Amino acid sequence: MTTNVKQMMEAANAAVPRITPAQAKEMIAKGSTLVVDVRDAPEVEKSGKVAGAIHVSRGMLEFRADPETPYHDKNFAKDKTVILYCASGGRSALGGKVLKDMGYPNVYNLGAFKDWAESGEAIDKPIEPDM
Ligand SMILES: O=S(=O)([O-])[S-]
Repeated sequence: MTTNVKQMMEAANAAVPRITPAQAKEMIAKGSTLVVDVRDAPEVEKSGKVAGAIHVSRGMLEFRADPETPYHDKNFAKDKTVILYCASGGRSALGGKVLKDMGYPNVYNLGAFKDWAESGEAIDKPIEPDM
């Protein structure tokens, strides 16, 4: 069975709740939250990222999230609330669905970085060039 982007986005959006910057801020304040910027490095370097977020490009997400791979990032833990965002909410939806499929129970899509920035929320800037 094949699929396409529209179907993948529908499945992702059904599995990963969309949250507003205000809701994300509330979750972050509660603690035990991991915020992940899944954009590519040049995008992050240009705009900065959500304060305290880690940057994991969409292409590396599965590898960083899985403790069985040599690329695992210790920030990823299944007991944390994970909030992803990107430029418009597409990659963060698809990435969030993958995390859910990998057994992360609490995953949310913050959507577009621009919405966070325009809400006047805290930003880390500049960004170290990484993956
Ligand atoms: O993946 S995207 O929504 O940032 S184009």
